Amino acid sequence: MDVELRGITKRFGPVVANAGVNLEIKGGEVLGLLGENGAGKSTLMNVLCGLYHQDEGEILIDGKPVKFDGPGASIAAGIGMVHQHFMLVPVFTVAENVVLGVEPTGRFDRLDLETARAQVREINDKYGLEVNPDALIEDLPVGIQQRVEILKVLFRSADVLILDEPTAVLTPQEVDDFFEIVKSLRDAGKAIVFITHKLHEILEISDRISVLRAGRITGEGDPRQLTEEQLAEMMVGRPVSFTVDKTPATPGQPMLDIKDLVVMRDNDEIAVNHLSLTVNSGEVVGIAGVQGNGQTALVEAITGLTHTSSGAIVFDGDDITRMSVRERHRRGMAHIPEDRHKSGMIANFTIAENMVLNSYYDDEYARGAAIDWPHVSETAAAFCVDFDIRTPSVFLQAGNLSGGNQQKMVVARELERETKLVIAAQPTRGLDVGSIEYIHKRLIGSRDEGDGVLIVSSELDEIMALSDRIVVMYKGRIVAQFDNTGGKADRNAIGLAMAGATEGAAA
Ligand SMILES: Nc1ncnc2c1ncn2[C@@H]1O[C@H](COP(=O)(O)OP(=O)(O)OP(=O)(O)O)[C@@H](O)[C@H]1O
Repeated sequence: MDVELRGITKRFGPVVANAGVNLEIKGGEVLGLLGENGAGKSTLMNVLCGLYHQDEGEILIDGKPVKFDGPGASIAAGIGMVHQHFMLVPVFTVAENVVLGVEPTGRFDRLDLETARAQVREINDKYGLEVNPDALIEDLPVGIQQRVEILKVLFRSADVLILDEPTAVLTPQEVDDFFEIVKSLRDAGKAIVFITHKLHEILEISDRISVLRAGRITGEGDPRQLTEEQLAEMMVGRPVSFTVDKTPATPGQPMLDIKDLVVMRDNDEIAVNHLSLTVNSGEVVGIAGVQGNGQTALVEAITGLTHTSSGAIVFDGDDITRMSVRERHRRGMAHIPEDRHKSGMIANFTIAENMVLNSYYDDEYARGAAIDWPHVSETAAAFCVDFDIRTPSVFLQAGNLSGGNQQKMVVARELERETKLVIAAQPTRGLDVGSIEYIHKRLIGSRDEGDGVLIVSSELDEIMALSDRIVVMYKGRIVAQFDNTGGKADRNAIGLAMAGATEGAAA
């Protein structure tokens, strides 16, 4: 099936998210769709999925104009979207999730489920998905849950699959497996739209690339003839540096001192297992590790979002183990959370309100018992300029910013104040290469001003580029430690430690 978008324009008030976009999507091909944060990628795909209606332009399927009055019509026409945030019911099985929304009665019929299980097996075999139809979603790793999302759209007979930043939450091994699935879908004649900010991925998987900038298609190309540098320049309109400029660290006194920390998960499993770690002022420590090895619980314990079972957390000489989130923040701890929707922002507050979410009680923003709004909005506007947050006004709801611009808003709020310690979890997830370059500079800037910086990232490249010292976390413990002065840490050895090869020889 071929789809053509012709002259698509979509406005949100004063914002022109798509300005006369022409795009061809062809069966048997992977189209890589690139664009800086706020370029209009998600909006364009939402128009194609029937979630938004375009102000101008038309959609043609196999040469015939179609009109979608909602997502149902787009699905019926064979277009399926695999969302970045999964929409699965955790306590249901794979088969139940797959039929959900399709079965007319709203209840599961035994017959429906039997058919679904059989069809899941059939789709599994055809595309190498290998998902057990009877498994409960909550028991499945993220990579498999994503396959269930793919199963859902294939079950609804999609011929066009839109994959919106599908690799953002996957481990490198899961990405390899995922690419095999994408290739088998393409080889079976499906049309794939692949959206990502990872340039090496787009070069590897796409047959054709289109670049969106400020709502317009500004470039098209053949991945076999393009480099990452060229793609980056096509996207942001200037050359982008992929390396981080930094001088060797000059570490000072301990800023964060974690002693024999134990954190339990809700299910009584141990998440952080007698872990000790020091981050000094003036240095960046990176935690490498496959996601799910206790990094999230560790960050939540440091920032006060979860309880600790035993051990101590010392921040700038004071024991903060039992202190509130707010008190830690007040003392100069910045936190860039891995899940901004859970603990970083309030979507239906304005951008200005979000910018002072944790500091509204500070003297700087208070006028007696009231908040000094003119000052808050001026400050927020300045943050938007510094971090290149694309919005016509700081009084818009933060949830209407593009995903990448929401992330920049959270990073700006955390870094644009007096800090002593920065805890950054997946700080550049969903950001374009230009924004990553800037945020890396700012994190190194915090270090050079004497902050201790702790980075947790599933991107080993990011850990290698930023850290002066790297520790590897595996099954809740630190299993290896590397000096990375001048980027000299042994990448292979880190990879092995991440896979648990050094378990038993904990550092
Ligand atoms: N519901 C909405 N209301 C108002 N403005 C919106 C809405 N959705 C998107 N926008 C605006 O449209 C523009 C394009 O946003 P879009 O989410 O399509 O960008 P994107 O290319 O997907 O970005 P990212 O890479 O950050 O996800 C942005 O300026 C955004 O703020």
